Amino acid sequence: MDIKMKVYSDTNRGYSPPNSENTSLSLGLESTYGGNDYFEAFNIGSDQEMYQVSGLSELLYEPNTWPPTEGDRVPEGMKRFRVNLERWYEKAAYLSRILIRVFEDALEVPEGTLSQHTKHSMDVLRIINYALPPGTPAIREDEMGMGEHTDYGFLTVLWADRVPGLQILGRDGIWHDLVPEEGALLVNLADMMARITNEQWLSTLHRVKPPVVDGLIQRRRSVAFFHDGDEDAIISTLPKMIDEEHPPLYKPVRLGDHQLAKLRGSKSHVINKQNTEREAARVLASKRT
Ligand SMILES: O=C(O)CCC(=O)C(=O)O
Ligand SMILES: [Fe+2]
Repeated sequence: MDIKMKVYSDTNRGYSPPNSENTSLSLGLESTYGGNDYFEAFNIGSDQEMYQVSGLSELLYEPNTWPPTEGDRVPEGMKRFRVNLERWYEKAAYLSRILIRVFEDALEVPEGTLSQHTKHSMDVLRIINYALPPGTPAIREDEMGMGEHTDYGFLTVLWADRVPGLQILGRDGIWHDLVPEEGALLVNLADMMARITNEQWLSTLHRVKPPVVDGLIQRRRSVAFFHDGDEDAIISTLPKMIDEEHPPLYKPVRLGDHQLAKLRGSKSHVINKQNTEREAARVLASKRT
């Protein structure tokens, strides 16, 4: 915990201790049990230096902080921490850009329609540990590893331990358990894909329940790469997704504003009511516990 707290941050970089965030507030929803999420996480992300674009905000393109990786008291496994994370970041960023191209093809829109908004993308790599010690008896049914939410930008590439816990809300209104196939990554569609397609593609509503086997909490870890797009991009619905039968469901949004409103919810616990009602209504129509 010593090393972790050296890189503690209440912003979107560095270490977040257990019970410090409340993810469902980013979607305008109080948690059902009144507490915060019990995960802990460490984030790195794109900074101003990476893109050399002027005018990017310090808050959304914040420099990374790293724990010490040398010295007697540094555990052996930590020595390659930075190298490993930077390598993962690079590969996931590459994959995200391929997926954006795949999305353009699937939507039958010209190349660049989406990628024009991801030139200096606010990208974040987050390693997450669901921190209740393995073997803890599961007492409260509504305790939450990570509260109900959608991811904020274009897409998320997710690796996770093959342990239950992650749940996805289907169009049927039911929360479905999801465990990745051996060696597979999961891809979440995030808010901008719902906006761009006028909900022909929904953003993935998801949450993490305590992974419980035989009444005892199991260890679960995940690694999420968020490809969130350019701070200064204005995202609107594609004209071809709008007609008389499909009136526009969302107004254009500036990505940086959307991102900050979401982060104020999850990180600063200011409930976010900014354009969250459509997804929040889907959660409220489901059985939340
Ligand atoms: O731990 C997981 O599987 C999900 C993580 C997640 O949804 C997030 O960090 O946004
Ligand atoms: Fe998520």
